[in-house]
Amino acid sequence: MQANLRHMLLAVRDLVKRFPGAERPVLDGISLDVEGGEIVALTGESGSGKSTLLHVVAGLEPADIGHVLIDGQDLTEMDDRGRAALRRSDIGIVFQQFNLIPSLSVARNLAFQARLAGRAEEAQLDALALRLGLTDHLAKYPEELSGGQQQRVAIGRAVAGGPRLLMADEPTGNLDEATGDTVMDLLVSLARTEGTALLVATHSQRLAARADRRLHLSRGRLA
Ligand SMILES: Nc1ncnc2c1ncn2[C@@H]1O[C@H](COP(=O)(O)OP(=O)(O)OP(=O)(O)O)[C@@H](O)[C@H]1O
Repeated sequence: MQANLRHMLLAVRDLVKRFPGAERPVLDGISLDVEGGEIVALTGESGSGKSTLLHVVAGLEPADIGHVLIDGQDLTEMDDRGRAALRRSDIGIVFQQFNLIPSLSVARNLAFQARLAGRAEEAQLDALALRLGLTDHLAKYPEELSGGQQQRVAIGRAVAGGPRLLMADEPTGNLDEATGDTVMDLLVSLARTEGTALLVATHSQRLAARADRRLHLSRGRLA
């Protein structure tokens, strides 16, 4: 890899991904860079490959060709263990469907993720809960929360480990506009104050307008 890629928090180079039986690759030579603290929106029609790109960047899905470097470490050259360790320490992901653990309270959902990343100090989790506006909900279970509150817990889980790269896949897709705005406010504020790079896949022009930069995915390519 070239030396000038090393300072990028996320550097994606020439990614190609084809699902078995598909006529053409869903990702067909994707390259992109995201710096720390930068907010990038990823738009594109339904089925254009936004989720696939996020999954490959997170190491949840293998690429056929290409490289994904997180803070200079090439995920595509690691084994499963290495990828999982990098994901725990450096990457946070927020999904449309919140993906909370239903049998755990809000406090335990947050602590679970922080513990995985080796960062489960109570004072830190209290500060995070305050920031998320969840202080009064810590003893509740996910099913007792509204959609917006659940998504705030999901964001808390994603950032509890102190990731360098935060990715969100349609984070406001299940929320009304006003609630979606507060969720995006939270993501933006976390990225700005923590210097976290934020990559958000969305259909929402409103949400995309909040980013520093937009990338549009179409026919496997970025524009
Ligand atoms: N595991 C899989 N196996 C086979 N094909 C898949 C798989 N996952 C996604 N695809 C296909 O890849 C294409 C891109 O899907 P993807 O979910 O990445 O798109 P998207 O842009 O995130 O869509 P949406 O906006 O609707 O969420 C689609 O044609 C989809 O059917």
